[in-house]
Amino acid sequence: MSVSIKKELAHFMDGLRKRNPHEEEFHQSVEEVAESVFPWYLDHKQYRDAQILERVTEPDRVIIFRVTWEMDDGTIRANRAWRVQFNHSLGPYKGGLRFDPSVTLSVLKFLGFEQIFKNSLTGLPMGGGKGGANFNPKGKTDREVMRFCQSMMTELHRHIGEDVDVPAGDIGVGAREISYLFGQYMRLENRWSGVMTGKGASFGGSAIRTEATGYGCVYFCEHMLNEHGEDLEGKTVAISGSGNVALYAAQKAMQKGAKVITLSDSSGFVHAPEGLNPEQWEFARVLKEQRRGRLSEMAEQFRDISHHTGIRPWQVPCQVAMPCATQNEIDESDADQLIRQGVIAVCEGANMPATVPAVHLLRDKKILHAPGKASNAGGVAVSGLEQTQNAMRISWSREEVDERLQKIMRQIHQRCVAHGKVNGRIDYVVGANIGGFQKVAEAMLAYGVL
Ligand SMILES: NC(=O)C1=CN([C@@H]2O[C@H](COP(=O)(O)OP(=O)(O)OC[C@H]3O[C@@H](n4cnc5c(N)ncnc54)[C@H](O)[C@@H]3O)[C@@H](O)[C@H]2O)C=CC1
Ligand SMILES: O=C(O)CCC(=O)C(=O)O
Repeated sequence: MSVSIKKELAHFMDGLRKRNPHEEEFHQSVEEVAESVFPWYLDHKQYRDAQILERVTEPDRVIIFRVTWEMDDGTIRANRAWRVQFNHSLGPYKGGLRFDPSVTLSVLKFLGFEQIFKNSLTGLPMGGGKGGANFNPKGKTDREVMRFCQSMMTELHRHIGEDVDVPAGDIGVGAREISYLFGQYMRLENRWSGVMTGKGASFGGSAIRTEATGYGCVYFCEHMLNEHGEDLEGKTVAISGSGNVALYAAQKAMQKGAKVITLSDSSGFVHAPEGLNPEQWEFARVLKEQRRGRLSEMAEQFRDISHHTGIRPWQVPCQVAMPCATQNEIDESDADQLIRQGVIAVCEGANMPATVPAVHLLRDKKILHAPGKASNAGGVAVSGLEQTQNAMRISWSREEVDERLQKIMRQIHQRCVAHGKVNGRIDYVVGANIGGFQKVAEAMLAYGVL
């Protein structure tokens, strides 16, 4: 990047930081996109004259509201909730809801911003949004979670709709929460509509939505490896997380013949040096999806699995790393350790799991690096297919949805390759950012000054 482009980029980022103080995660996500697209953006006078980058980094609107609810013992609690409707140039706002004590406006703005370009990459008509609350579902009873969800939807329902904004799940929001939220929407609006995705199969949910993000991540990883003369079969894969994305990434990687050697949760990681077997994977699934327990139980149950408290899995040598837990879970020293231990590919299941210095190090050392907005787009893609099925009042089979998911992941990979050629190699971060940004910019330009 030339000195003058670097100066303009620094000027743009300074302005963004001043307009959005104390929003570090949001700054980080914008910086990653801006440093990829800036040279291209400055080359396209029509976008620059229309101030597309300045406009796309400002959400259309942010809704902030209080959620008051009652615990089983009668204690009254109040949480804060948000819906960030970031950009609907390509379709209704679309993106998950996150329930976690760490949720802030900054976190939801970074997620909503990423979602714009991810959704664009899927090729489906979806804009970008995200929402959530600083509510911790861990340790709450089903009834407490139900009352929280009902109270949250009592406000949220005014702002969403199948052609307006279609929420789904994310961290802390799975099948149980979606069902409570969707039920309350129906009660308030007195009509059934595909206003949320990730619904149960018996009430409008799509086949494969549960598995889609993890499966899609593995499909993308396979394309990326194949493009570089490698294959997933026989590779050692370290996965972080043990939630929705991690579990199904692990399952698909195992089906493809890879050796999945780690899973993690917020208390530490489990190490299976010989690779998880299907019985151990099923134990992890029931433990996390149904019993909501701790991964350390796996080490108590299986002799060939060890548990390591309070540390991330990146110290274990692996050929492929799949961060599938949360943002900034790979910092520069983790990336350095992964590289020194022979990693050839990092494929992101989580959103923005690598810090900016870690991303730069992976790029400088020419490690294949699939950014989440490309490699984890399978989840929202199947959500888009759920919307289509709901609108058509039909439901496709598992095979049909999986086939469409595979096709979408192949096309996203092709788009990254087409836009990511830098100095004789494919930079997937650049490819995903330009590939996603271009369509949004074209639409915004076409709409005139809005
Ligand atoms: N669910 C979906 O369809 C999609 C999710 N994502 C992203 O994937 C990531 C995981 O989401 P889900 O699997 O849906 O959530 P989940 O709630 O099912 O699982 C989250 C996992 O991350 C772990 N985790 C959370 N915070 C952590 C921390 N601070 N340190 C270590 N581990 C931590 C949890 O223990 C759990 O295993 C998030 O970044 C999310 O934004 C991305 C695309 C779609
Ligand atoms: O399925 C969806 O609408 C949202 C998925 C999501 O939150 C994400 O892609 O990060």
